[in-house]
Amino acid sequence: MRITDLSFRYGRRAPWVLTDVSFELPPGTVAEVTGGNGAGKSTLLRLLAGAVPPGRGSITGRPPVVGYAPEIFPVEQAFTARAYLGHLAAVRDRPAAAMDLWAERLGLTDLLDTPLRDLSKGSAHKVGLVQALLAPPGLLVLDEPFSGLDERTRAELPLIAAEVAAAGGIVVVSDHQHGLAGHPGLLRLTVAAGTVTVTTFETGLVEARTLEARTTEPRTEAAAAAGLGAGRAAPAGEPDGEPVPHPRQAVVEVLVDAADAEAVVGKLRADGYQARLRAHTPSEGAS
Ligand SMILES: Nc1ncnc2c1ncn2[C@@H]1O[C@H](COP(=O)(O)OP(=O)(O)OP(=O)(O)O)[C@@H](O)[C@H]1O
Repeated sequence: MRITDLSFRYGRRAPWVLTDVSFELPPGTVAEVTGGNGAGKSTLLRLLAGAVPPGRGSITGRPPVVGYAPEIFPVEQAFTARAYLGHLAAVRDRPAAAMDLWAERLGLTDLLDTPLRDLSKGSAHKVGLVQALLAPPGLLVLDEPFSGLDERTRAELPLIAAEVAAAGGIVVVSDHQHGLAGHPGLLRLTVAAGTVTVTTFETGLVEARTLEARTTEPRTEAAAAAGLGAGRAAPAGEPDGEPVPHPRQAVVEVLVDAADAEAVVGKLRADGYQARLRAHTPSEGAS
């Protein structure tokens, strides 16, 4: 996807928010958009998602399926979450099961029958995320998705971003909290004074070396398809205890803060993965 000489303002007499911005987002990119309040992050995201047309310049190569979750989900609608998401699933030619799977993954299942206007801010935000993910997106644009989310759901977002990217999609997330900071190869788009500066991070805290077991479908489906579901017998270990993966399994190495290690292992196990803590030397982190 290519952004060329893009300029935008909200009215003919309004000040320019972006001026002559050019950059590329190759397939598989995960990008975080940062910048001060009012810098133009949400505006850039609306433009990338196609929610507003460019004033000048062009955006080409946008993938056909775009999932976009604006910063504020409009709750003033006379539907339950289930009716709203079910309708969108039908419009996008997706089965209702897609809604159920994403609702489960984002911790929304128990609230699906709640009217939208009665949802808390964080839960309404989750409805916005589920609708963006209903159809596997070639471009996923999330405006401040970490804001107001509970810890469990926050932990899912970097995984979802990595899965969309591993399937060849582009992920663009505005985020004051650097929630995707660990993603290897992360692009940072810094918006300031009408320009966008692009920085690439070659490695991050989380090194996902093998992601072929992932798809853009929720983990439960992906894990089942890859034979990684809960209850699958662990392969026999070698004498030193190193697990031997089944041919349809893959090993994903995840490097995390030491303080989070046990919690991450516990979470992976709770999700049905075989996970273990292993000794780590600092030099490994640079690989
Ligand atoms: N719908 C709109 N109509 C007119 N001006 C707007 C509109 N939306 C945003 N703006 C203006 O465009 C500029 C950029 O706003 P934008 O919301 O993109 O910034 P932001 O970086 O996302 O800010 P924040 O971090 O506070 O969410 C601001 O000056 C804002 O007042």
